[in-house]
Amino acid sequence: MTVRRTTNQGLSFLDVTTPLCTASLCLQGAHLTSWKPAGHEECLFLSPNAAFVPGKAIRGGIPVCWPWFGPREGAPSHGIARTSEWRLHHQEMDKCGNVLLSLAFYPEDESYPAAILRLTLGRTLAMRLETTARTQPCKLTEAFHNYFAVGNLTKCRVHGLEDIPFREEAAQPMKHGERPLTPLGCLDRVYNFPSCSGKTMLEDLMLNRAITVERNHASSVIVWNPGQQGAKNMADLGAESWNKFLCIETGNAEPRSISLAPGQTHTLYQKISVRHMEEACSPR
Ligand SMILES: O=P(O)(O)OC[C@H]1O[C@@H](O)[C@H](O)[C@@H](O)[C@@H]1O
Repeated sequence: MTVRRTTNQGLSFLDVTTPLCTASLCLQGAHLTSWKPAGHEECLFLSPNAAFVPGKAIRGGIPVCWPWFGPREGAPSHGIARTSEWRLHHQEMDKCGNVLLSLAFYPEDESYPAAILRLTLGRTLAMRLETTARTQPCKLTEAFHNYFAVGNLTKCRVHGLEDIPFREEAAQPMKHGERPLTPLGCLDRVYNFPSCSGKTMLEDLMLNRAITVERNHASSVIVWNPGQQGAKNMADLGAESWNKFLCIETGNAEPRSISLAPGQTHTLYQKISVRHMEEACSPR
């Protein structure tokens, strides 16, 4: 069911193999680097230039951005969780054959909140991130930073973002197809939804598949690709990879931060499913 392996550089992984899926998870960051449901190609993009070294975030898969999303002066981008070791505290197989994993991260500095991540790995992938404030109140921003593998970025459409206001973070925003969003290159958009639950669907005309992301307790969807020049400037990515992925992230980003009093818990949730295009139907 799960096999533990440690790389020469000292990172520990759990490899999952069941009739329903294969998957790999790095204990640094509780970072899923692969999920391939039976009958489908790999769903997650992993950069061929990703660094697998302790203390460095892995480029690709599903990094957990926590307890903040985005840059912060004098502190790591996207929080401390993705470069910290998590503890596997439970694993089992449910009666449907899904592997259930739960991992915990209690930062030594107790002014930070604590996190528990529960994953259900099967034909679908569900992730539940529970944050509990400890000694201090907490202003939480967070995201499941999903890197989805695509045939070609420019042959993809994203449904479920129509009419939703967004903030463009890209320095030089370019024109994309809209309604549905058809990215043509660099984009970095933070969509602010009026409600905290919903669905987004990534239609991939080249791979002939649709990936649906359902979310709950999440008011932000972040859509990111650095474009060719941006990818070239990132040592762990590279120009040739720019159109091989699209990040569609589930979270709560500014201005949708979550305020927690000590002892209070917030749960971020997403469920990812994939279908061959003929079976897919629009989320709306
Ligand atoms: O290089 P990092 O820290 O993994 O971040 C990658 C990207 O992550 C996205 O979520 C952000 O919206 C982008 O602004 C950022 O560039």
